[in-house]
Amino acid sequence: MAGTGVFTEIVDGDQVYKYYADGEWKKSASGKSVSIVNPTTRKPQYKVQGGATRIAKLTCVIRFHCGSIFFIAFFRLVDWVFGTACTQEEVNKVMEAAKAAQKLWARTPLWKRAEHLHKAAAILKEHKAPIAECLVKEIAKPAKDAVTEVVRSGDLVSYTAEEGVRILGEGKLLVSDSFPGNERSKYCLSSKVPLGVVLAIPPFNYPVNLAVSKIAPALIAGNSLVLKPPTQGAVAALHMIQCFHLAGFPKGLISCVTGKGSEIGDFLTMHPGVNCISFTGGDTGIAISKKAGMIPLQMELGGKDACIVLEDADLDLVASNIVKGGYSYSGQRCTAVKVVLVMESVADAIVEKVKATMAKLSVGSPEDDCDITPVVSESSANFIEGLVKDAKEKGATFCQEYQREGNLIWPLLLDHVRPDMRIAWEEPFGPVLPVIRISSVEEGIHHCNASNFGLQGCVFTRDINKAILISDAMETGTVQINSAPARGPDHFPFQGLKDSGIGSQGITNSINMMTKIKSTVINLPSPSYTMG
Ligand SMILES: NC(=O)c1ccc[n+]([C@@H]2O[C@H](COP(=O)([O-])OP(=O)(O)OC[C@H]3O[C@@H](n4cnc5c(N)ncnc54)[C@H](O)[C@@H]3O)[C@@H](O)[C@H]2O)c1
Repeated sequence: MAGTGVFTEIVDGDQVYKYYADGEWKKSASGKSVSIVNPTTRKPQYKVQGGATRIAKLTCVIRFHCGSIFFIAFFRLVDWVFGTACTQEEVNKVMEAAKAAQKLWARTPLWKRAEHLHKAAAILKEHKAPIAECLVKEIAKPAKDAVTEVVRSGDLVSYTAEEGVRILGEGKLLVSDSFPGNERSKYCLSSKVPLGVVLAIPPFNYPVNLAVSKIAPALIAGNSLVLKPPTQGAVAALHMIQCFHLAGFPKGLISCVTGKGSEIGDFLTMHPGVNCISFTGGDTGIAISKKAGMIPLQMELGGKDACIVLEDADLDLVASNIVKGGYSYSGQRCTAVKVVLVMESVADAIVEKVKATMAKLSVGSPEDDCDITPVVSESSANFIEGLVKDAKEKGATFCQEYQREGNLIWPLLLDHVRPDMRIAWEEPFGPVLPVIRISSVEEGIHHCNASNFGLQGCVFTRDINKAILISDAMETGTVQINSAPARGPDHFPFQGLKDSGIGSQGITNSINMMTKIKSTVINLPSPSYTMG
């Protein structure tokens, strides 16, 4: 059970989950806590340590805009007098510890770093049940999927350890005489070295998996890691961090600070101690990338993944992929199918088949492992409802009746959607899927490319040549042929174009992204060509 057994030390007597710093579980001196509301019951489920106060936020904003020591000192004094903002100090301490621990960690042999990660992966998998329980209660993830997320995370950590040993164990040797005018008198040795302190910010929908996909590459590459989990999902993430703690990583190397992103986010992302930010989430990532300093950024943001269906497609395959791709975890996946662009001649058949498959989806609680569970928050449900109402007013055809109870929204397919409807472009992050009927493939590609997002897309056809041409024309980070978009397997490259992100994820790319190249040049007194 969550917060018991090996997890007892992560929660205090008042049932507030602690934050993790310097190898210990601590209570924030702010005395504040943030409630995590169970999306199903809509009642507070857990509490985590609170974030910075307004004054801390203001200090941070002033620090960014004015850079004035005077103002910082003034607001710190106000904080101290009124005893309000200590989280800022706690974050500062976390950053200092992370910096110190990283220096030693970078000198720890690669095989030993890998050993630690393998150990953490095994502990994580051993404790999948209590972590999955948190996912069910915090983000209403169906019970089986919650377990899968934890197991997949353990596998990702192990794979990253192995991949890191392989790719970081190799460097490059260059000789100078390939560039005009040079003799072979210089040898350049280059290898990959860590960046320093990596700040990881995952979203609510995969708070464990999208945290370890940042933590493991950072650590294997010799960085230290500060995690800021999403509020919904924070308790699952804290349990996951305890698994890393139990694996015996050095003190200060890994930290986890909680609090509302809107409150402590700026202070963290603009902190001078951070050398790299790996963020997954929505538009917040665009704002962060504008504010962050000159440090490497990995941004995995929203998507409006299009599913283009041609006349010759296997319609049963299309229907099952649309339902799986559009409605799994109630559509709250970055790679969910978010708009269907179907050729008019097969549109009626597809809509009928999708409706028939949707009718089999169970709707209810995550504990009962239902297919469709409540969306993460009331505000999220209200946003989805806004898109549905807009589509109704503008004449979309409702294939089912719109139903909502609290945060639970019944799966809905909207046919005859037109480009003037918000649902044609916006990411609902809920179980509502628009169908746009197209009269040519070009029209489908045009709609896909007119989106400000460019995460993934998919195309269904039996003609592989056409599929390749369409894939080349779609401005998205990945195109799936004859399958719904998906992140994974986790070693595949994963990236978004345009507002969907910068940089590329996937195990190998993440390890590389969290390193920089270091060269040493050996200058010989005379050119050296051949032996003998
Ligand atoms: N491309 C991908 O790989 C991928 C994967 C999963 C989810 N997503 C996207 O994530 C979104 C849903 O997740 P969400 O609602 O948790 O996203 P979000 O942007 O609201 O939050 C993401 C994270 O940012 C934190 N945060 C909020 N304000 C912050 C600030 N000012 N500074 C720093 N951090 C801050 C949040 O606490 C959370 O941890 C969707 O748009 C979805 O498409 C993308």
